[in-house]
Amino acid sequence: MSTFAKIPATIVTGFLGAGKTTLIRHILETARGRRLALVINEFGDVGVDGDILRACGVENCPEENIVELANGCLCCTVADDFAPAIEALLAHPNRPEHIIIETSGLALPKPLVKAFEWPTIRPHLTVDGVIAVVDGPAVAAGRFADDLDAIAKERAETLAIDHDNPLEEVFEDQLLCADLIVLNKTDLLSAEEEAQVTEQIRATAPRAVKLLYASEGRLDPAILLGLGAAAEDDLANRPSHHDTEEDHDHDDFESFIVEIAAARDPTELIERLARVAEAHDVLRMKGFVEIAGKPMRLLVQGVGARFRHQFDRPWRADENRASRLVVIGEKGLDRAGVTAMLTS
Ligand SMILES: Nc1nc2c(ncn2[C@@H]2O[C@H](COP(=O)(O)OP(=O)(O)OP(=O)(O)O)[C@@H](O)[C@H]2O)c(=O)[nH]1
Repeated sequence: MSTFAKIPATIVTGFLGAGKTTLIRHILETARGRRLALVINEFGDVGVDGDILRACGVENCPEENIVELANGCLCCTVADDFAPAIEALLAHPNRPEHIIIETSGLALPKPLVKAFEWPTIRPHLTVDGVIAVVDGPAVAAGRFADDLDAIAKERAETLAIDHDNPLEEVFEDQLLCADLIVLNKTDLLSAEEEAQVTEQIRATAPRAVKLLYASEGRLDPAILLGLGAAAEDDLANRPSHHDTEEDHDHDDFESFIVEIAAARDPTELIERLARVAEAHDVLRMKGFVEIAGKPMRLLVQGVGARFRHQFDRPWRADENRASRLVVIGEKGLDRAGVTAMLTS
């Protein structure tokens, strides 16, 4: 079968909280007329991203076309999770015209591109493009590079870079695999910071990959979809730290779920969560919380200590109003300490 007969799939990668779900939501809301399907992979399962995207209620991406795979890492579970999910989407009477795959923020995307060589997938699907969403303020704050000069020097000497900081490794892998890079959250960057982040991206992604700037992932789907990269045929140009690792189990990071009591007030809750994130260097915290006396559930999202919240929908009558937060951090995160602060 020729590439043209294949269904294009766009892989959206990017570090925890960079804005992948926000960008995909924008595509859903603006790519009218194109039948879409979504495959979402989360690290630390509370199904927040799936819920946000389902809540869009977009006609050309009905609920049955939104598949959540909660098994940590898509690329490691191709046979068990990813391939069957894709096969099920392909078996729909109304096949999707384009599939969007959101990787977990900790995924190294190349192994997922490799999954497109899987015998039940390859004849039907092609990787239209890998889009790497970059969290502008996080890069500007130096989250992904402890020592830029040392990295540049090491890169000049050898292709394989040994990072002390696992965040750098994930960030670098995502850029090295990209066909398009979106520098997101420009609303939070000064002109100088934007220039500095651009320089760091350019230094990290040596291929001539197009870089776009965005706020809230607001880019025209006509630019994001239809890149025609056939990335699965171009794996050699996408070096990955995964290439040199026997195993790949994200053991540099950990996540857990904390159930908290209903909160009295959103502002007080968010201040408390931000204090916890700050005190324990939490990378990402998100979930739905009950606010006493309110019929709506509160969606809370933290990237580092920066939080956003909104009432997203009423609790359903048959729903357990548990307030559950997924907490993600680097290995060694003080679970007991975080839990104690969240539940006290
Ligand atoms: N200020 C600002 N906030 C943004 C922007 N894009 C996304 N956010 C917020 O950043 C947080 C994370 O955004 P998501 O779209 O959930 O990020 P993600 O990459 O899907 O996160 P994970 O799936 O957890 O890795 C949310 O609170 C968003 O509202 C932006 O351009 N500017």
